[in-house]
Amino acid sequence: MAQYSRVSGSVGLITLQNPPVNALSAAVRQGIVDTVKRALGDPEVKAVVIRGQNGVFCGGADIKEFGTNMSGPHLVPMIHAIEAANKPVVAAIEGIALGGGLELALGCHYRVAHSKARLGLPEVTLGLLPAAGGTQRLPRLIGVPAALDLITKGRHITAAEALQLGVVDQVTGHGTVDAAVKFALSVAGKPLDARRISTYPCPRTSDLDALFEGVMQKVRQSARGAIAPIACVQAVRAAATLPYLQGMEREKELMATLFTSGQARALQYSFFAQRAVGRWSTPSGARWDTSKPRPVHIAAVIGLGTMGRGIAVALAQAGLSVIAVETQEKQLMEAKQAVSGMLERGAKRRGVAPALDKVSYSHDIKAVADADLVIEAVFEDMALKRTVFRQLSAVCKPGTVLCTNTSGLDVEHLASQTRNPQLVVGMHFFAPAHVMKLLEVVYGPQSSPQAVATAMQLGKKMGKVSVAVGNCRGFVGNRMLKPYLEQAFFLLEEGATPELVDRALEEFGFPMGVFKMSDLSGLDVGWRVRKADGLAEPVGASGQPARIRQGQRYSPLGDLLCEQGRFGQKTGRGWYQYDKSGGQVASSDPWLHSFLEGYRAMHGLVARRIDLQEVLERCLYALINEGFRILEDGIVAGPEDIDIIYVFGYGWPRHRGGPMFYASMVGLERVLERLEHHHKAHPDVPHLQPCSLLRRLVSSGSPPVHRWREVLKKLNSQL
Ligand SMILES: C[C@H](O)[C@H](C)C(=O)SCCNC(=O)CCNC(=O)[C@H](O)C(C)(C)COP(=O)([O-])OP(=O)([O-])OC[C@H]1O[C@@H](n2cnc3c(N)ncnc32)[C@H](O)[C@@H]1OP(=O)([O-])[O-]
Repeated sequence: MAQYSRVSGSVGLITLQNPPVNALSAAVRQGIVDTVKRALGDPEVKAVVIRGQNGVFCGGADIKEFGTNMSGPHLVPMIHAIEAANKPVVAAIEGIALGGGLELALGCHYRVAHSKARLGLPEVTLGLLPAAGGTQRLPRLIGVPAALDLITKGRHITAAEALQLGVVDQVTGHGTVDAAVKFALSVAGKPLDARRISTYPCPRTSDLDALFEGVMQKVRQSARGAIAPIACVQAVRAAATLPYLQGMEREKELMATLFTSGQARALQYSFFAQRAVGRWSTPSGARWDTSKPRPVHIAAVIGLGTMGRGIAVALAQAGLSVIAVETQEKQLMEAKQAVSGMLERGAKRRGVAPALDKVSYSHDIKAVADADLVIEAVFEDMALKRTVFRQLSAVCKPGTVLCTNTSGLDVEHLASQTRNPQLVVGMHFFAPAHVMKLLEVVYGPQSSPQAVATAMQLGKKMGKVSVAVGNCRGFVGNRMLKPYLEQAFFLLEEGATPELVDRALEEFGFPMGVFKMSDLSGLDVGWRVRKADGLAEPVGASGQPARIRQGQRYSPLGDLLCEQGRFGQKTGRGWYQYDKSGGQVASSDPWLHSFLEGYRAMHGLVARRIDLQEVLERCLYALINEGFRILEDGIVAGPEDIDIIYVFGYGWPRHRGGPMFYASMVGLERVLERLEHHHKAHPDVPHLQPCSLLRRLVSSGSPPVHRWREVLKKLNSQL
């Protein structure tokens, strides 16, 4: 809806009403058409102001309407009518003006923004492009390079940057609507032709072709298969080369290629999935809206290695007082420097003062006695972590929430080392912890609703996308990564090369293939975990054949490389070779290829031709199958939790939605059939044996992914 009133005698005030973000639903669009007509027809009215209810201008088109039969007036003619008006129309921008919301404002003759407002055309993040004139008006207003930057990246800009770019005409610190009304009165009766952006010529840019070629090349590289960024460049090119109306036709054409695309559905699913994981719940009944978090003012970090330092920085940047503890004096000094450096660089990037005084350092664990929450981030060793939790349980005040940053060890076992196991949860950050958005909050059967709520709330305060997951080996992300890695190793045994496997995964959209990623994170990290699991024994030591461990097929390839000190980038050699230790540019290593041939010969394996499709099916379907086991075990509440973890923590291409969404797009029947095919070929690999939940979903007609939560509830209630 849109409400109409007259203020200051001669200003028609139109208020968009569709909380929480006044999205341009059919009803709002109709309201705008009606109220604009009324204002223009009201002889008393000399000027018009458009604003949004509740201090929010407009969050754009109503995403919830996409995929439905959209009705009501179209945005383009609605905005044209405003631009063509014979009375000045001023947009009063408070809170946000995004997507169609900014396009509406660009149709107005003037824009007044609050200093805290954020503006942008983020359609590309939804697999779309600004299709209400944004790709044609913005370049005409601010020039092609600036418009390309905003539209292809979809980034939000501050009011200050919007003023500097010329997107808005005035910025005010308060009373935005009053300022807009005053502005409207000041321009009433003045000629408007020079304020109709669509009539502007697109500012000339020297060597347009070179500019667009350069941008298209960069965009193709960073898009990694996403189609919307490409279409955005093509649409802006139309603005730079075609008259406005032809450019609008081009914009419409390109939007039509995107609107019903699988990628747009995946990105819009991801948008709502990110909000769904915020409405968390646990099998024990804890919930986002009923479980009250404890206030956390003072947080502490135990262990200042790479992860501990990043966590301390993220806590300080979120405004908390932080006590950083490291028992090793030398490590403590180095950590102090590193943390200060990260805080200063972060503050410089954000244009704020560094929160150096927020962090205090100590080598004595007693220093955390008054902390409200403590995060243990010591070396990934259970014995060491047990000791730390016993110490924390002894020194911390009652009610302190104790968290572990373990990436997969048993949280419940650590809880049992303390006086109050109900106050123990996992907070699994991802490296670098002050950059990566994902946080797995791990609850055990004893974790209290308050402890889970406190960790989830803190994650939100740190700007993290927090996902509540149940305690199990490897939690969600790493548990699914195991079969994915395992298949990659098996494919090498059967004839593939690291280059082929990585190419398949990078063409799928991952920023890095599994073997390049392994070289980056260090082969020794996985080796240590396999050793801890009793898997990486020297060949023959277990008395079992080299390629069988714990009764299952096992590939010792990674262990064999580690035994030769090939840990990846850090040693200049891994699955690839690098120009030096710490080098980052991977190149094929002839040694590795002859090593693989030797290995196959030694184990009587005959290399066969493996194509990219098989690599994808084996690696991704094994990962997805484990996802179904996680859903079946009730470790997460729904597929959205898994998909958000993989998009924000493991580089799963966002335009593919996530592993579970991807499975629904491929078709559960197809995934089941292919898993059965590969399991038949590899009966000694249990991870390829289709999960019974997958079978049950297929037999109940393969419901769409957004219905799995309710189907799961029903299936579990039948158990
Ligand atoms: C033609 C035209 O060219 C094209 C085609 C378009 O215009 S395409 C559309 C372009 N617009 C966008 O991309 C903006 C998308 N929104 C956001 O980026 C953020 O929401 C936000 C605005 C910065 C607020 O963030 P927040 O953190 O304060 O709250 P929230 O939890 O995110 O949001 C609060 C609630 O509002 C819902 N919501 C937000 N934006 C919405 C939208 N555009 N449509 C429908 N619902 C929306 C959201 O799902 C949540 O609902 P629920 O979960 O409570 O039920």
